[in-house]
Amino acid sequence: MSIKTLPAEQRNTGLKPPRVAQSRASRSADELAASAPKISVSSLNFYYGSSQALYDINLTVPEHCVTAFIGPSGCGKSTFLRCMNRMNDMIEGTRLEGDILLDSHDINAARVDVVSLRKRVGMVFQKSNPFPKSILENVVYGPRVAGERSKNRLMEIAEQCLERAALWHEVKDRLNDSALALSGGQQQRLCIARALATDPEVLLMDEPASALDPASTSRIEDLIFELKDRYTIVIVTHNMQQAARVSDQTAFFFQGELVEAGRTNELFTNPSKKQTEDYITGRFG
Ligand SMILES: Nc1ncnc2c1ncn2[C@@H]1O[C@H](COP(=O)(O)OP(=O)(O)OP(=O)(O)O)[C@@H](O)[C@H]1O
Repeated sequence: MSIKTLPAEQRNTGLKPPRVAQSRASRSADELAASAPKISVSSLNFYYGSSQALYDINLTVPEHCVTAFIGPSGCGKSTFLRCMNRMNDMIEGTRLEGDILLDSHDINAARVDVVSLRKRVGMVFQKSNPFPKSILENVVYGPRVAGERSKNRLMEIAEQCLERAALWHEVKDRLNDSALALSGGQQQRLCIARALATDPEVLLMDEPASALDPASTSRIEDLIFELKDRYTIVIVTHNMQQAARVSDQTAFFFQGELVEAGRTNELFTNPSKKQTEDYITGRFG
């Protein structure tokens, strides 16, 4: 039997997985197992025209946990993330098979109002994208569009969401300044505050810190950790150390397939599939 055909736990490849610096308490195995399934995906196939991007994906996203998607470029992480609030509906020629349940309800059912779905399942993108408006107007944009007119209520929402996004103390004296005058890290936290203002249950984050310097990245990671008590978070990241630091569950994708998902600490220290081990030990990707 060659070393390649041995089960992962019996292989001694000489390569070490990255050190998993889970500095703060991630959810324990028992907590993870006891968490209610917030999103359940089964037999999901996804196509851009005739090109299939996702193959038979099955995954449960536990409530009030952070789930990280890792894998090499082009493996389908962002596509899958966008399936969770139907952002792919905006791309012409896409097609989906299978089920995505949010709290046991099919998000792709004909009766589902996509605007309401995206309020419940908010999104933060790789590149911060504040509107060319004031800081305040950025945060209260969602509630305003939804019909909230009370200035007091809008101020209350702004303060609460900026607090939760760990930005309030930096901007409270200049709420009417342009959002575009903020630093990159502050703009990203503003976009998180804006996403929180619609009172979502799930927050999807597509490489939220990849354009930021180490200090701003660290603030976003702290924030993700704090937010999980209130929200269910799914994050796409290229950075395995980041996945290890912030997530409770990690899912590894390769060429459109979900190779393996499990508790982060276990996936990084004792992956059950060779492809996962090769990826986390830096053999490819
Ligand atoms: N709008 C699109 N139209 C057609 N094909 C697309 C589109 N977006 C993504 N794809 C294809 O789907 C596959 C998965 O892409 P996706 O962006 O989901 O991967 P990813 O793992 O998020 O990559 P990265 O880490 O580089 O962001 C790739 O082959 C990509 O070329």
